[in-house]
Amino acid sequence: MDKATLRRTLVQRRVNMASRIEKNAQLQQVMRIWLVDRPELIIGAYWPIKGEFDPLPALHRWKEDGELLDAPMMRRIALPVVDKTHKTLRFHAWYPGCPMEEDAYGIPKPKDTDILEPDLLFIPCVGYGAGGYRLGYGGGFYDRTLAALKPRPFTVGLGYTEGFVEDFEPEPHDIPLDAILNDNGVVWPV
Ligand SMILES: Nc1nc2c(c(=O)[nH]1)N(C=O)[C@@H](CNc1ccc(C(=O)N[C@@H](CCC(=O)O)C(=O)O)cc1)CN2
Ligand SMILES: Nc1ncnc2c1ncn2[C@@H]1O[C@H](COP(=O)(O)OP(=O)(O)OP(=O)(O)O)[C@@H](O)[C@H]1O
Repeated sequence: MDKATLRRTLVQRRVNMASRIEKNAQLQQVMRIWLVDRPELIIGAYWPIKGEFDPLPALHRWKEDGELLDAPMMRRIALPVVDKTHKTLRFHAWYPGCPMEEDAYGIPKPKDTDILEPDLLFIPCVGYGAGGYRLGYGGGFYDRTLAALKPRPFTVGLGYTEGFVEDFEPEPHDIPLDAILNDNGVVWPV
């Protein structure tokens, strides 16, 4: 199957997936547990499209939990904004109810909020395979952004069980993710 066909098949499978409510509840739980001992303070995520898992409820709770710690931490959430010239992503602060406007591909972006440098990124996966490799929509935005970011943030792919591709073959520019979580738990590193 070529890459374009694989993308279409995986998105269609995700949109039509059964038991979405249960899978969302499971993956939210997996995220919350995974985040408990993470030291990072600024997490970049995404506004879900095309049946992607919504990471924002779990992240908002992570942010609130930070204020309740013995040594309270100021945690922040950021969303990607497309830089059309460089075809990279920049991250802008987001909070629930934050004013939004339309970005490229019709995806909402935070309106006029601070630019942040996330130290951890949750990255949506159309598909993923062994070794932490990820398939996106084909824009190469994350690959290009990560290739330019120094220091590189810790990268965590999010997907459903349905997104696993048995025989996924990475390309030379693909940078493997540091971890992948799905509705079954931590699936990378194994
Ligand atoms: N929720 C979410 N936000 C994100 C991403 C993502 O993967 N998911 N991105 C990750 O990079 C960036 C945006 N990249 C995207 C690239 C292509 C398409 C897309 O829908 N492409 C069409 C075909 C291209 C077109 O319309 O010109 C498609 O796949 O049908 C969407 C987002 C930043 N924000
Ligand atoms: N580091 C990079 N520098 C320049 N171009 C890159 C880089 N990484 C990827 N690209 C280009 O981006 C295009 C899309 O890459 P790829 O098919 O891996 O996208 P994707 O990871 O599925 O999409 P996305 O990251 O947007 O979700 C490729 O044609 C590739 O040449």
